Formats: sequence, C-alpha cells, structure tokens
Amino acid sequence: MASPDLFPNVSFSDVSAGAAPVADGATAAFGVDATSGGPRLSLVRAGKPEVEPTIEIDLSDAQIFKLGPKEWLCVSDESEAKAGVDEKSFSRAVKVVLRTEAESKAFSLAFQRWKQRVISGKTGELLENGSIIASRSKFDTKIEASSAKMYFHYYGQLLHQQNMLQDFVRTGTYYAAVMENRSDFEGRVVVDVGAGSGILSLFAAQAGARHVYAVEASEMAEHAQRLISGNPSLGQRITVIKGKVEEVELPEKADILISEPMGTLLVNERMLESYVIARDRLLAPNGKMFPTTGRTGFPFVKFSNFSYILQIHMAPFSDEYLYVEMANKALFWQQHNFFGVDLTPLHGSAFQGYFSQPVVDAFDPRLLISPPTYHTLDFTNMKEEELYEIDIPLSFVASVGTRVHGLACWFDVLFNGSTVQRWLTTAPGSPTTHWYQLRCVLSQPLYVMAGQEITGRLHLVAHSSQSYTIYLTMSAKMWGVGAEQGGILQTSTGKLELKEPYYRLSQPQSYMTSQDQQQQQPSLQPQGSEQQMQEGLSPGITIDQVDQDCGLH
Ligand SMILES: C[S@@+](CC[C@H](N)C(=O)[O-])C[C@H]1O[C@@H](n2cnc3c(N)ncnc32)[C@H](O)[C@@H]1O
Repeated sequence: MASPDLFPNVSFSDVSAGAAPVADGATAAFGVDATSGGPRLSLVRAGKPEVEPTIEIDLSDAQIFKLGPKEWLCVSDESEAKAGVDEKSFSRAVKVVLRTEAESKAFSLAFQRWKQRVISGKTGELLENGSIIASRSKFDTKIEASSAKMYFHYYGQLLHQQNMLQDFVRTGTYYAAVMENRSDFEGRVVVDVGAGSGILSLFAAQAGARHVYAVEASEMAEHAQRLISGNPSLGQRITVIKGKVEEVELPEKADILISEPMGTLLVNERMLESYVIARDRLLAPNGKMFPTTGRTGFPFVKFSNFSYILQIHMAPFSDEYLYVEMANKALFWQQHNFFGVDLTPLHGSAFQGYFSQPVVDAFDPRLLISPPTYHTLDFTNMKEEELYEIDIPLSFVASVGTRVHGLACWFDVLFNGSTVQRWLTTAPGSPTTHWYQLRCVLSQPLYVMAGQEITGRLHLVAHSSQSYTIYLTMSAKMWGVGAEQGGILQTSTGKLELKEPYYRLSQPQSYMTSQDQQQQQPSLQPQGSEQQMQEGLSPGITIDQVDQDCGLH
C-alpha cells in the first residue's frame, strides 16, 4: 500500500448502472475535490491517470457496506441535470474489491476518516458496516454543546489563527524546536493535535515526517486543507482530518504527537485534556510528545527524555496602580442620582465582579515580591481526570515590606528534542507572547514585612464551559502588637472566573518597584480610609488601558 489514502490494484464496478467490473489494476484514491473542497473517492482505470477518473464518489453523504472480507459497497447520492429537464437524484452503488484483508480494513478506515471531515455536528457517529453507532465521546459528555460550538466557531476563523501565527515567540520557537530536532521527525508518523491552520503539520513535514495526520475539529480544517494543498511538496505527506481527537480513527498509531494546546494560565480551554486523550488513543507505546517539558526558573529541574511536563509558575505581587484601577471601575455604581435612580445597591456586587476577573497583561517582573514557586503537570503519566481539579499549596517569603495585591501566574514549556532542548517561556520580563501573564487580584490586599511568610492555596476547578473557576486564598501573619504571641492571620480570598479575564495592556508599563511604591504610597493612596478604598471610594486615579480582543487564547 503506497499511502493510507491510495489503494492500487483494486477492481470495481458500478453495480447500480449494471456496468461490467473493471478488472484488477485500477486505483482507489481518497482526496479533496479541487472545486468544492469536499472529500472524494476517485476510482481510476489502470494506465489512464491522465484522463478523468472513471468514477468519483462524493463522500459527504456516502455510506459503506461490507459485502465480504475484501469487498465493499459504496453507496452515494448523485444528481443529474440536463438542459431543460428537472434535476434527477439517484443512488449510485459501487462495489470495490481490495487485494488483501489488511488493505480492505485500511480502505474502510480511510473511507470513514475522509467522510468524517464533513460530519461536523454529528461527532461520535462512526460508520461501520453501514450502521451508525451513536456514542458520545469524552469531549461531549463533559463539555456543554453551546460552549463547544462557540469555541470551535472562534477557531474556525482565520483571524484568530493569524493572531497565533503572528505570535513570533510562539511560532518561531515551535519552528526552531522542530527543525533543530529533525531526527525526531524523519521517517516518523506524526499526529498534529488541534492542527488549526495546519502550520505545525507543515513544520513536521518540513522536518521529514513520513506522514502527518492533521486533526482539527473546527471549520479551520477546510482552510488547513487548502493551505496544505497549496504547498504540494509537503502536502502530499499530510492528511487533514476534520474531527475531534477524542473521536477520529486513524489507520496507524503515531510516533510523535505535536500540538499547541496551551491556554491562558496553561489550562484555559481544557485542551490539555484532549492532548492527554490523544496520547492514550493515537500515540504508539513509547511515542514522543512535542512539546515535552515545562518549567521556569527555580530550581532547575531535569526531566526524563520526552516526558511531557508543563509547569504553572506563581508569585505574589504588589501593584498599587492595578489595584486602584480595578477598585475605581466600580465607582460608577456609587452614584445616588443616575437619571433619578440610586445605583448604590449594586455597588458591592459590581466591586466583587471586577475582582472576579483575572487580569491578563504583561507586567514588570520587579512587581513580584518573592521568587516564584511552580506546579508541575506530568503529561507522560497523568490521567486526564487529574486536570479536572488542580490544588496548589502556596508558600512564599516576602523580600520587601509592602502590600500584597494578589498572585501572578505564567507558564513555560520545554521541547525536549533528542538534539536540542528549547524552552518556550511566557514569564514576565521575557519577550511578550499572546498569552501574556495572568494576575489574580485580591479585593482585600495583605500587609507583609520583609522576610515574612505568605501562605495560601490556589484551587482550580474545571467546568463544562471549557475553563476553570479559580479559588485563591492568601494569608500572612499580622505584625505589631500581639504578633509575637502568634496565630493572628490576615487572610484574603478571591473567586475568579478564568473564562472571563480582563485584557488590560498589550505591553508592560514602566512600573515602579514595590519599594518605590512604598516611598510614593501617599500620593497613590486614596484620600479616604482603607475601608473606602476597598469599596472603590478612592480618588479617580486613571490608567490608560487598551482592551484586547484576545478571545480565548
Ligand atoms: C491553540 S490552537 C493551535 C492551532 C495550531 N496548532 C497552531 O499551532 O497554530 C488549537 C486548535 O485546536 C483545535 N482543537 C481544540 N480542541 C480540539 C479537539 N478536541 N479535537 C480537535 N481539534 C481541537 C482548535 O479548534 C484550534 O484550532
């Protein structure tokens, strides 16, 4: 068998037309119709590749029935329009006979796979022997249909794929990591999990992959097909499959999975779960995952070759500007006479509402008040269910005396290639990526002294809208009278919705360090009491902000 989509030496006959069988030596080829972009099965007589295919079957509404170990009946709807005559519909049944049982099985899998490219909205349905098996995949059982619809609609648009492609840190790091590790790709079968525009599939093909299956669930699969067809020297080794990785069937196991499944705070979108499912469903035992490992900073951790580990990094921060800006947003609801209406009953809810939005922006690392800690996700061994709830104990030592306004988070990923190790970092202070960093701001800041311990917990709970609710608790011992006796804790908690972030700034501002803030605090401090400040009564310090339409990613 030359390729999983090409079957030489078959015989076929148009049973519905009563046509005589075309003897062995014909070719059955799966591919895309140049005009419609839809999937086709072409049956071509031997020795006549230059002429039109003898029979072309549109797979969009075709079915396949098993007649024998090596025999299949492909039934499709056809129409015929003659000048001045109404269009006539009819069914066409074509019998195809393969050489061996192995080829016969591969033929049926290829048929289903190509047909799946257009079964959008009917996921979980596989055709086998002509009957439809109705089964809900793991994706469907845990994700709300309305969320999935919006999610794949978003990724079905080229403008959002362009946004990711134009993140040069991201795309350039993937390109370098793949090309520098050609030996990991050469002659290998690769599955691109969530292929989007198909860019990583094309990189893998450039690095010498034998065959790449580009699996993409959104309408972007059609664009990917066009991009791949437009790069024929690479495209002939790439098959685009429209479907979810939780559902598609491939004719062979992958030697390598390649993917870019990282969302804001790493876990947003819940695509990491799809990546783990793809590992279990589509990757050969001991297969590799690309990217491989994640970390930042301290301490450096060496991971085993081609384990797939990512890390979320966290550190407390102090940012008076940000805090005041957020508190001020709710000031609108402090009006007693808004067209004759007292808005104040809603002020408390509005205030809490603003603090339930994690802030996505790029900030100056000098705002961090202790070295970061990290949490590791080991994809080599972890179960998908372990991503449903992530519980991270926090412990830091403050390096300065300041007000702590919350927890800053980011992530790193390692491409642990056999030749070169390459990191993709989203850390503050590094070149900014489209992920930026994420900060959970507490509505009630904590006061700490230099050397004081800050403890707490970051608890992430996944929900069916493809994101997480964040429960943050941070505590510090009080100082001053009675502190020596111990046990007096200031604790601040927050409940934040990762799916509804506040996209704040495109680039880092020139911030003051927390020491500067301490010195300048009087001019930043609101005139009113601490209580007033927390309730948004602070004077109108405004900071220019650019709302980002960053969408999901
Ligand atoms: C972050 S984008 C990455 C796109 C592309 N790989 C790149 O690097 O530019 C993730 C893509 O995965 C697709 N996707 C997400 N979950 C999927 C699933 N369960 N099965 C198939 N595709 C999925 C999305 O539609 C989206 O196009």
